[in-house]
Amino acid sequence: MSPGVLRRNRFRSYFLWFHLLPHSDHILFSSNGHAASCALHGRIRHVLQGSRTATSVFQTFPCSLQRKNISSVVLEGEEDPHQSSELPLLNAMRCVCVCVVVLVVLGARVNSFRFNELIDYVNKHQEEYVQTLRDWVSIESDSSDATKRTELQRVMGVVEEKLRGMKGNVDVVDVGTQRLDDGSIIPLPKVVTAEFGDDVNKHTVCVYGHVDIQPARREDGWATDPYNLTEINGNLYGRGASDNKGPVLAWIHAVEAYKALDIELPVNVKFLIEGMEETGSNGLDALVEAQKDKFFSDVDYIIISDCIWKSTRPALTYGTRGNCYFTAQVSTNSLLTFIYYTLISASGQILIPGVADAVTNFTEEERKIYEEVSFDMENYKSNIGVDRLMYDNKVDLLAHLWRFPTVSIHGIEGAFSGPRSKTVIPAKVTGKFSIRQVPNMDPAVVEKQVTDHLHAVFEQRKSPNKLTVSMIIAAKPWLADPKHALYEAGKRAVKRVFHVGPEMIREGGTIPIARTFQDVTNKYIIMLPIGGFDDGLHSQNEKISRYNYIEGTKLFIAYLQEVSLIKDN
Ligand SMILES: CC(C)C[C@H](NC(=O)CN)C(=O)O
Repeated sequence: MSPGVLRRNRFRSYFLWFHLLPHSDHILFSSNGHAASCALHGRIRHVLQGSRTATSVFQTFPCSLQRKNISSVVLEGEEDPHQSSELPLLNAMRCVCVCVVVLVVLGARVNSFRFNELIDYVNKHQEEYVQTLRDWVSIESDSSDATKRTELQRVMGVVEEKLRGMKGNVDVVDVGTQRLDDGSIIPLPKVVTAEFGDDVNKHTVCVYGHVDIQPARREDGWATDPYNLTEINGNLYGRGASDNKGPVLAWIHAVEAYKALDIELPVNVKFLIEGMEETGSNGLDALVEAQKDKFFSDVDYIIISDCIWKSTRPALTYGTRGNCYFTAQVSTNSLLTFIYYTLISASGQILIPGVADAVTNFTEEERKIYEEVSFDMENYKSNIGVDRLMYDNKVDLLAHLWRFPTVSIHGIEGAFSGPRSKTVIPAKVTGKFSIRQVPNMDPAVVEKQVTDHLHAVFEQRKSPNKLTVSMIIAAKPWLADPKHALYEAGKRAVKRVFHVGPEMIREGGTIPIARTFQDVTNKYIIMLPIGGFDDGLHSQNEKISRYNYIEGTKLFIAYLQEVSLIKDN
């Protein structure tokens, strides 16, 4: 290799180095000879002997340097004998280039140099973070239970107060009312928005989350009081701990850490926190539509952390299924049982004509992607408390969780369900079931297929009773391009905090507003989960681990920095 080529390689490697090691406190360069040494934190010193080039130093050390929180890197060495005849002009040019690079790095990444301070701050405040989660979990903000509406309003007030305390530009948005089954009308919980920073030279992200919860009763099998956050073996048990109060708080704490340390936020951050997600985000579609040219006008990206990893490895989520939720009202229990039997076969095949027609073929390429996911079937079985699964291999199971529709029977309302035997005859019973939606399925079409099917099978019974079918939730599926810069930023942030790359996963559940965000605002969305695979969302003993909650906060801190580095298209 001629000295000229070698020199060019070195300069290219400097750029590589800056990219790989953007979070040191100082990066200093002296000469760039063949022998080079790195001084790490002034404590560890590694000297490369012989004919190693600067390039090989860069390639050897990036990860270990990052892990050791380097405060300085010094490259020094002897001059290459071949270079002694170089023209002074070339040397001067080299110096200028190095200075320019150093100045650019120091200037553009000044915030990132304080990453370690932010991390220390989070570590020092973790007890406070757990206590705040405890306070939030203690509020029974069940959006499905109208009798709990004041609690729901209360939790929204707590969110508002927290964001105001951080000096955000906070707004409380009225999203109207809700008509209950008995015809009465109650107010929907107000949506809280907040804005931190309005620098037009920065990207703007909008963090979406919810603080309503699924119902939970101790007698349903909880080992602890669901509304008293209880720590056992590093896990914080309580309803909403993972879905979604913990992740919402982790985002708030991430922003709060920047502000407390007086570190400029690398991007403008907006929050949109709602209280009706668990019943289909009532009122939120209209808010997004009304705000698309206002609140959302300067938003570049929307971030949702309302999902979980698939294993112990961190993940980025690039798809969720939608949900069509139905009620079927009849006057006797047996009619409802009959209807339920006509929805799905024992082997999981949907029996409603046409429903699965729009589903795309499961390709070999997809199959290979699913094979890569580190999902443990045994763990999964023990988590959900079963001995056998409907699919006995990982790929088919994941495919049926992520990319095929499924029917779920949720319950029967009105039938006698109390203890002891009674032969009471109910005036009406309402069956509740839902069909998860996957790409290409259209809820309007599904609504017709389900309604037609139910009326046709009901007709066969020649019953004098009446059947009423209603679709009460129509949430479309959402699918992102996992190669988008937003995901690349996510991969870098995960690596920085967890020292391992994320796996790319989809979610079997539904985030009703995700598709609306995409269709109405045209903004790009990422789902960045921090919940563990075994958090037990919607189930008994829901939890988030202290590790995921605290390291998740750090992930969000890192992610804001990584998003700031995304180049405009
Ligand atoms: C439409 C459903 C009620 C939404 C619900 N989503 C979540 O719980 C996400 N936190 C679901 O059952 O998937």
